[in-house]
Amino acid sequence: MSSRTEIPPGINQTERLVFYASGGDENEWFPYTKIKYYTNAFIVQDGKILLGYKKRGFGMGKYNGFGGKVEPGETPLEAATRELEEEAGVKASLEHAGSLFFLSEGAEWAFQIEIYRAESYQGVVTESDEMRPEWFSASPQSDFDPAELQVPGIPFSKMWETDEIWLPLLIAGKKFAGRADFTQQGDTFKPYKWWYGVHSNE
Ligand SMILES: COc1nc(N)nc2c1ncn2[C@H]1C[C@H](O)[C@@H](COP(=O)(O)OP(=O)(O)OP(=O)(O)O)O1
Repeated sequence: MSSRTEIPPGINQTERLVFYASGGDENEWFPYTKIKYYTNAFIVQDGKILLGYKKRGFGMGKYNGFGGKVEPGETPLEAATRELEEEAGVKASLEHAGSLFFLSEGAEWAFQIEIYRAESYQGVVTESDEMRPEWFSASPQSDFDPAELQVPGIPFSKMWETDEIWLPLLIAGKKFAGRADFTQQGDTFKPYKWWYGVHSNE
């Protein structure tokens, strides 16, 4: 049995990671044989964060950053920049914010997702076929004054459950890495086991 603080398989350890959070089942991580590469990008500006409501496909009905598959010949940064423009209509100079590894029980493929952030953008935020962009308060809920920002708090109940752990790190500009394994019943995913670390120079 692996310890709660031990870095799980699948996490790239090129930079030193310090344990941040873990939880779920005591049993082993799920096995996988192949990895698919994805991206996810967030705009954090003036105390607000831009999320998209997914209108179709994987994760439909949830709020998330803007992203998708890394296409052949693209770097993750190129893919993230392209997906942000396709899905939210804006260009941004993205910075790497973290790496996440997700797996569902019984799935052959694991998802490696490179996460990006930017504090400014060019263009007009525009709804696409895939995503409906909306601004939310990026302040911790305890400091949150909706009247001041005139936007709601982050809709964690309508997001992937483990986003609540790492999104505050992204907002704070702290680089992170993590893994979360899920069980799946039909279209419903439940976190089975998770681990998150922050880069030691943060
Ligand atoms: C816990 O699992 C996940 N959490 C979060 N926050 N985001 C996740 C999780 N698993 C997948 N994602 C992200 C990664 C991508 O940004 C999207 C999925 O990409 P999609 O299937 O929409 O990829 P596209 O290339 O856009 O697909 P199309 O072929 O439909 O254009 O979800």
